[in-house]
Amino acid sequence: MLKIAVGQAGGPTSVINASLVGFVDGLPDQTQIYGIMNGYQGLVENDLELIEGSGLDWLRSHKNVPGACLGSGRYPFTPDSITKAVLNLKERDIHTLVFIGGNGTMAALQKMSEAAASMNYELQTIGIPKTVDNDLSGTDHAPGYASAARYVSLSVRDISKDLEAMRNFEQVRIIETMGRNAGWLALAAGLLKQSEFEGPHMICVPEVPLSKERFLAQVQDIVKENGMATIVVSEGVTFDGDSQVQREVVKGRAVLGGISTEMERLIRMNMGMTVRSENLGMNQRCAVWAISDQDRTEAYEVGNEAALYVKKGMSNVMVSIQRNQVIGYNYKLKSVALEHVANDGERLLPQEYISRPAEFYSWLEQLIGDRIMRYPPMWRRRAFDDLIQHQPEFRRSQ
Ligand SMILES: Nc1ncnc2c1ncn2[C@@H]1O[C@H](COP(=O)(O)OP(=O)(O)O)[C@@H](O)[C@H]1O
Ligand SMILES: O=P(O)(O)OC[C@H]1O[C@](O)(COP(=O)(O)O)[C@@H](O)[C@@H]1O
Repeated sequence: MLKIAVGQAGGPTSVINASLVGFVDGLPDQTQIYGIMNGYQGLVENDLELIEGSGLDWLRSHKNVPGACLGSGRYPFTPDSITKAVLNLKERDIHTLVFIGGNGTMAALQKMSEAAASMNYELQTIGIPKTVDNDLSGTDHAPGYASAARYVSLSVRDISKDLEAMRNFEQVRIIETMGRNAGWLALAAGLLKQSEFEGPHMICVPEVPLSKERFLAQVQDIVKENGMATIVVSEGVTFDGDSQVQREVVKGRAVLGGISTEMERLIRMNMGMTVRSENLGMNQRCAVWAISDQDRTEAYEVGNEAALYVKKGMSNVMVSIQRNQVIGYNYKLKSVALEHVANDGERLLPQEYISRPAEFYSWLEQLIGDRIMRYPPMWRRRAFDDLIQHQPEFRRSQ
């Protein structure tokens, strides 16, 4: 009988459970499914649960629920603990290991594969992609990103609208997004912007170096032009090559956060404007109301595809989403070698998206899901006329 162990690792996304359900749905009926509790920690501590009968109903009921229903988390996965993890699988005679995760998870899976080979233990390893940061190599995008991007773009649009109303009281708002070392999420903040006048007026991503002088000068210009500035900053941004601003280090991992507060302080000290910073926070990766239906569909599909790989006996691979370059949105699922994904490391924003954001937004809008109603522009005769002239669909959406 086929026995498999499946786990979830790293920060959750709002659709990671859909991938788990897609995977389980694709397995042959008689498969014994062991759920690994709390990511790689469960594998090391032999905390695996046989999920069968009503347990399967329980698991399937999480298809539309955020978080990671098996437990996820972060855990120092050292060479000794990797050996222990292989031995635990051996004890249960489990020869198939599947993890849903991002680049750290895939690196760990690759190490499991190498350790098993060196111990002469036959182990099939398959990765299912997930990350809100979209920094996973080997795939056009990873499930979880589009929903987080939807949340970011909707939230920033609303905060900008609020600032439009309050600009005789405060002038600058700084909004911090997740993303670690990559700017994919921060750049998504501009997706729904319809005119130059609207926010976000400036988006700072880690891929582009930033000096304090340049930052202050740009803020000054934006406020002069618009009477307000909505600034979006990715948590990984630094000034002048400083180290990243972090809250703390937990289990050897830096928890980033606070660059927006530093920017707020800088503006207050140097410009005498009213400024406030806000962090978009955990809702970016778990707000169920912001899930992109396209994202959830793809999350389920990549899980289902992984089950197909199990049946085909494929190993050391991750499911990848490959976009076809045709009009409209078209993609197929393919396998990529885990080794390549692990070796390629973090996937940062490509230069062409940084210099031509419009290209990035046409890439992103295919993923963002259900139609988003456009807002009317602020009362500015010229801005309204421009909008009607350049975006006739605005009139149709009313
Ligand atoms: N280089 C690595 N070597 C071994 N294990 C790793 C490595 N990177 C990550 N892991 C394991 O994978 C887990 C998930 O990785 P993490 O970076 O937190 O999330 P993600 O998979 O989303 O990138 C970690 O908590 C750790 O247990
Ligand atoms: O504040 P924390 O604990 O670092 O969690 C937020 C981070 O987790 C993430 O969701 C990614 O986590 P992983 O790298 O573990 O997948 C990032 O978007 C964000 O940087």
